[in-house]
Amino acid sequence: MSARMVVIGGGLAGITAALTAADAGVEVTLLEGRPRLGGATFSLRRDDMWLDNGQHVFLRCCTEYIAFLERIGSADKVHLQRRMDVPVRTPWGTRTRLARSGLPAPLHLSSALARYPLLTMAGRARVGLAALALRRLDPADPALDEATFAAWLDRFGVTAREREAMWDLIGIATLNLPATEASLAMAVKVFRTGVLDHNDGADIGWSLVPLQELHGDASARALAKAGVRVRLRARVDALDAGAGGFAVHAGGERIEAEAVVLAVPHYDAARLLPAGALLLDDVLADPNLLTGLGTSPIVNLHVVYDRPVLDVPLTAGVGSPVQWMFDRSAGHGLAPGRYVAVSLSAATREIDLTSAQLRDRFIPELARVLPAARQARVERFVVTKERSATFRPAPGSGRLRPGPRTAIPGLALAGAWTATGWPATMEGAVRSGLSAAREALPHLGRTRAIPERTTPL
Ligand SMILES: Cc1cc2nc3c(=O)[nH]c(=O)nc-3n(C[C@H](O)[C@H](O)[C@H](O)COP(=O)(O)OP(=O)(O)OC[C@H]3O[C@@H](n4cnc5c(N)ncnc54)[C@H](O)[C@@H]3O)c2cc1C
Repeated sequence: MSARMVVIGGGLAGITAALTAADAGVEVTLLEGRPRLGGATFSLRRDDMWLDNGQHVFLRCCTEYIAFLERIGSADKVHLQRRMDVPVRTPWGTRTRLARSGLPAPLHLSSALARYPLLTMAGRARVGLAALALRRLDPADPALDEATFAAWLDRFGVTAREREAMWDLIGIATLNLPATEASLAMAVKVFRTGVLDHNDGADIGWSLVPLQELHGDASARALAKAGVRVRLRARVDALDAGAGGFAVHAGGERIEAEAVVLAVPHYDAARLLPAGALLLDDVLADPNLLTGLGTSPIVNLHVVYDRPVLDVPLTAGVGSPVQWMFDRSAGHGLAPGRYVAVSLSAATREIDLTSAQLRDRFIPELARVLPAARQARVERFVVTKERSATFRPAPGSGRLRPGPRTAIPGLALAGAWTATGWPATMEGAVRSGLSAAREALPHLGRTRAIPERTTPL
């Protein structure tokens, strides 16, 4: 029996599925519409600098993503904090940090909470009580996908200020929605798995090299070594399923295979999925329903100053529209602290502003949270926008996330938007690729189990 698989989409989900299938002895062709691999994680060249489209951080709980980095030979190109340590700045001059101790969870955050000056004593008690209650919620409970996270926090009397100073600080960056809009189920997943269940889950990791080098280029080498045929600029126009297998049409070419992993964003999957393929909750569904997952934007500002303005690798802003700032000076021949990348998640207010408008709005804001920036001259200001950065993990989104299985044997779905249990993250993407491979490989007679790394929850 031939064992050919086509993987459509060269993001982390598709790359993972392709590598896993190739490791199982399958003949794999990966088709990617763009001229590069890496999907939503990439870098652009502006004059003499590589700029990442978005600051991609991960947490120690992202076990499959970390294993993926090892698989593609990039594990030595990231830094992972020994212990979670988040410096926090405000426009009114507060410099504080949220750092964990070595105590077991949830005590690992007790001293950070007790000393956190952005909450009153009563506020700390409310946040603490909500955190303890959150640990008892099951993110897989469908009832939690009916409410917003903010509505649930309201039950504990958590104020809007406390929400911003504590929950949104982490929640907006990981969910790409504020607590007022995010599904409680997704928030429970993030806060339990990342922050509350294990003392080391939220240790933060980031790339030391441009994302293209970390993922796209390294994956190209790993895929070639594994024998995967990679076709770039190969945009798939149609996918036909017949009795004998699949025909994938890309730019006038027809490629046949016995199995297909469709690893494209949900709005592309809605167009490409053959009729009668999509299963939602094991029931046949119209692929157009997937567009109901919506999209949420992320904007990044790349600001190069004439002198150092940031004295830590990353910091979060509270009480400011500046959410997270990263020192990206390394590798650009710049002194530390000169190139600040500002990440704005859930950026609905910013996505349609021009570069000049964003500059007028954010340079003064940066000067308020980074005092050293007040005297500094801006040498370069570049904006990168991702309008459809992630799906919107709003209430009801859980119902619209299919698993890897489709109604057509041999056709599997992958992508950070599928039912991974995670929000749209690199971890979710890698997990979805593994699940899709697990689904499709038995169809090709490959029944060896693909090990599942134990993760909290
Ligand atoms: C700015 C930004 C910041 C982010 N920050 C973080 C972060 O800090 N931490 C984190 O964990 N995650 C972050 N994410 C989310 C993370 O990048 C994504 O969840 C993940 O990379 C998605 O991977 P994927 O493989 O599921 O999809 P994608 O990366 O979107 O890959 C899908 C691929 O399919 C291709 N494709 C689409 N249609 C076709 C077609 N018809 N034919 C062929 N190819 C096609 C696309 O070109 C694309 O390459 C961020 C995302 C963005 C955009």
